[in-house]
Parts: sequence; structure tokens; C-alpha cells
Amino acid sequence: MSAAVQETKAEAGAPLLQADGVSIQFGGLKALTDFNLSVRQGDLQGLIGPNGAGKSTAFNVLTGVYQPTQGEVRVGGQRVNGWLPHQINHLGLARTFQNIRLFRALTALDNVKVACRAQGALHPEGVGLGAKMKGAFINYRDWWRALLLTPRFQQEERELTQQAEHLLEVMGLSHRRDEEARNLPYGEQRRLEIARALGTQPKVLLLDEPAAGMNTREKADLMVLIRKLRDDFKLGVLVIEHDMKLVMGICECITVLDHGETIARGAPAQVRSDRKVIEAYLGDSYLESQGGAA
Ligand SMILES: Nc1ncnc2c1ncn2[C@@H]1O[C@H](COP(=O)(O)OP(=O)(O)OP(=O)(O)O)[C@@H](O)[C@H]1O
Repeated sequence: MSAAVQETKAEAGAPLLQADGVSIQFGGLKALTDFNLSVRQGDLQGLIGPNGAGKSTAFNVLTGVYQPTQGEVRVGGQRVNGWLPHQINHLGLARTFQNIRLFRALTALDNVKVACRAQGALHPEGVGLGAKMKGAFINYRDWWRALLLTPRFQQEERELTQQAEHLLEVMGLSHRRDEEARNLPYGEQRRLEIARALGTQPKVLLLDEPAAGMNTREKADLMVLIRKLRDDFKLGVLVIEHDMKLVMGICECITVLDHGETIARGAPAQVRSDRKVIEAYLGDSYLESQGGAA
């Protein structure tokens, strides 16, 4: 870790994202049990575990897609249980999905612009009728502005385009600016998803299997890129990833889930030699491939 990042971490203070004793149950299935997590600025953490361990469920609970059966989620110190995903996003939490969810028929630029616009818009925070009515009023006002092409709307459009172009450049996608998302190669679609998440100006970025489907070269580039995003955008990053080389290579702290329970947490070296982790996930073949035993 660079001295600059260590310094940033020391200043980081309070967690940007926190889960305290979070559990969620689907019928009789305990998908996540007593899950605790803390992400601060400058963190690059991993979340791993076998298929069905509860990793995506954890992301869904943290981002408001699912409501926890028990426990508390805080974003920027604010309790967000019961909040909608876009409201939580507005507090500074953005994510990508395991199955890419781009606007397939929109250009790369427009995919990112949509996210930049969402952040620029005022989203009333909280739950309840007051927030809903305020939201409806804002939507109505913005609709008229767009319809009448007011000078302010046009100025905002220019600024959004510049922001989106910058993010495409950061993600190495400038050459795809005007191509429809569905026509991009798979690896580039994954990077476009990250550009779109960055468009909402997050403080914490959750990446769900960002390297899935990428070739070795693309994965290596992605590792460098994720670190750079963490540093340049002053983010806290949490990554779900099955590629152990990538997770062990970039994450400073790794949480391991199995059947919804946290079975280990620590630095890569500590986690990969943990007997429970080897038994549940890595397997002895992984150890052998690394040339050692626990
Ligand atoms: N909406 C839902 N309704 C019912 N069960 C669910 C729901 N979402 C997840 N589950 C179950 O919760 C468990 C955890 O699933 P989850 O998708 O979080 O695992 P995962 O660790 O992300 O797995 P993978 O690595 O395969 O993506 C699984 O048994 C899954 O079938």
C-alpha cells in the first residue's frame, strides 16, 4: 500500500458503510446470519465464499434491494434500513451486478450520463409519504425543464456529457462512446458498469464479480484499475470475486462466507491458510497450487 493511501486511511475516521449483526432469511433458509462489516475510505476489501454462501445477498442487503430480517445497515453514519436503493445510492453507495445490468440499447455515453444525471438530481432522503411527495414534485419540475429545453437544462446537459466522457476515459472506453452497450465485448461491458456506478459519485463502491468472463490479460488490467479507482476517487471498495489471484492480489482484508455465516476475516495470507476456509472453499488443490500446506 502506498504512503499516500496509508495517510488517507489514517484520516479516514468513521466507517462509510457498516453492517451490524445483519441477518436475512428467505422462508426457512438463513441466507445471511449475523453479518458484520465496516468499510472506510481507502479500504479495498474482498468478500468470498462458495456458491450460495450469501455474498450477493449481502450486497443486496447493503444496497437496499433486500431488507434485513435483523440488524442494522449504516451508510455515512445514517441508518438506512427501509430505504430504497436509489436513496441509499444518493448517500454514496454504488454497486455493479453479477449479471451485467446495462441499458443495452443506449450508447456507452448515455449509460454513464443516466447515472450522472441521477446523482445531480435531488433525491429526497428517507422513507415515508413526505419523501415520496417531494420526489414526485422534483420529477415533475425536471420533466418540464427537459421538455422546454431551458438554457439551464442545456447547460446541465453539456456538463453531464463532459463528466460522462471523463469516466469513459478513466475506464478506457472513450473509443466506445457512441456504441450501443449491447455491442461491446463482455469485458468492456463490465468496465462500462463500473463507469456507470462511478457516475453516481460514490464514496463506497461494491463490485459483484467484476472479472467474471474476462480473460487473463483483462483480469490483470482490472486489478490495476480497481486500485487506481480506489486511490483517485478516494473510495472504499468491496469486491465479490471467485478469482483468487485477483482477490488475494488486491484486497487487504477478506471476509469469507459459508452458508450465510462469516467463517473467517483477515489479510489474504491469514485467510488462505485458514483450515475452515480451505475446507469450505479453497480446497486442498488450491493449497497445493500455491506450493504449501496450512
Ligand atoms: N430472493 C431470494 N429468495 C429465496 N432465496 C434466495 C433469494 N436470494 C438468494 N437466495 C438464496 O440465498 C442463498 C445465498 O445466495 P447468494 O446469491 O447470496 O449466494 P452467493 O454467495 O452470491 O452465490 P454465487 O457465488 O453463486 O453468486 C442461496 O441459497 C440462494 O438460493
